[in-house]
Amino acid sequence: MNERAETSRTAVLGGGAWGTALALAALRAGQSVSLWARDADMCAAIARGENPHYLPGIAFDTGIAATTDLGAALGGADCVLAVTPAQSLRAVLGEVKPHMPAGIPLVLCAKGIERETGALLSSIVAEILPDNPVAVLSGPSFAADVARGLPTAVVVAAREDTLAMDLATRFSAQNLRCYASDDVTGVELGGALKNVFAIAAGAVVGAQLGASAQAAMVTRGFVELRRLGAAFGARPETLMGLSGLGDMMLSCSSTQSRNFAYGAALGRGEPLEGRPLAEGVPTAAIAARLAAEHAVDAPIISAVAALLNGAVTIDQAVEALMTRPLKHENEI
Ligand SMILES: NC(=O)c1ccc[n+]([C@@H]2O[C@H](COP(=O)([O-])OP(=O)(O)OC[C@H]3O[C@@H](n4cnc5c(N)ncnc54)[C@H](O)[C@@H]3O)[C@@H](O)[C@H]2O)c1
Ligand SMILES: O=P(O)(O)OC[C@H](O)CO
Repeated sequence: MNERAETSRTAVLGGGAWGTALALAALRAGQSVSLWARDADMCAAIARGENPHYLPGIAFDTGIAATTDLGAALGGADCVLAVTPAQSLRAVLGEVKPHMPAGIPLVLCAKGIERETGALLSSIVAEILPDNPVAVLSGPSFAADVARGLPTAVVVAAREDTLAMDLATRFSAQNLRCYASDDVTGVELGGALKNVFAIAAGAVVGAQLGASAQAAMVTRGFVELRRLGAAFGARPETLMGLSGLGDMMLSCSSTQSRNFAYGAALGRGEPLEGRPLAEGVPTAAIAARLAAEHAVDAPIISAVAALLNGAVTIDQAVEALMTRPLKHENEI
């Protein structure tokens, strides 16, 4: 437990895998925790120490005040974590707005870019909740690992460095080490785009293209992250950190990643309906469009978008990637 957190109350929006895991992390860091979810049965399960749908087989501490009443969940909170999927953020913040006092920080924990508009999630918060400071929490962290209390490190970014450090202090506990950053754009882009490359890595593995292809693809994907990051003003060193390289290492190499698993199913030619959330699917399409609009060369992102919308087969995507004009490796 950290000293600063003792009297604080955190509200978590979202009762899925990551919302539940972060609620537990906040509890372990000594905070009082409320959680809002839409499903009453899920709230009851979380309150008694389980989330069988999203975190099967994991029993955890009771003490999370889970409720379907948004006003009750937000009442008295001095920090709010937004942990619903990226594509639902705008709708959720619309519901949150009447209950959200000015000045309370909203910490984005979803990883994605809004499909319809191309908006980064922090700009959606600025639009809907202009009186609330925004922060972003991201990095290599599977919900099941965090819920089990296994150690990892993440980064919390806010434009005001003191807020970033306050939040990093607030959520750090024995097995969750939070670093602070003032590069909000870099941290959110790293988290959003790693999901697209995880789908690509999964597809490479699913199609049995070999470990060499997987490593080459992830490395060149990282170049695309740096290029798009530069176009958006992200700092390169942020992308070398936990929310860029760190999360790519995790998500592009583990079947535990839902995005990797989605890509692997795609690579094996399996049906894709009804799979768990894979944020990289909507994000690939909009990231390909944003890259084109910013004249950023992003052939892997474009290949993932084309694969997902059925415009190309894996064989065609690989051939297109392998026959591009040769160039110097360090060209950005
Ligand atoms: N699971 C992880 O390991 C992990 C880790 C880091 C970040 N994330 C990110 O966190 C976000 C959420 O992921 P998750 O793993 O919790 O997903 P999940 O599928 O486990 O749960 C999503 C939850 O959001 C709810 N939800 C969906 N739309 C909603 C809406 N409009 N209003 C209210 N609730 C809504 C669902 O009912 C569900 O309870 C994603 O952006 C994901 O990339 C997940
Ligand atoms: O299961 P994924 O692919 O959504 O990844 C979960 C986390 O983002 C890993 O850091």
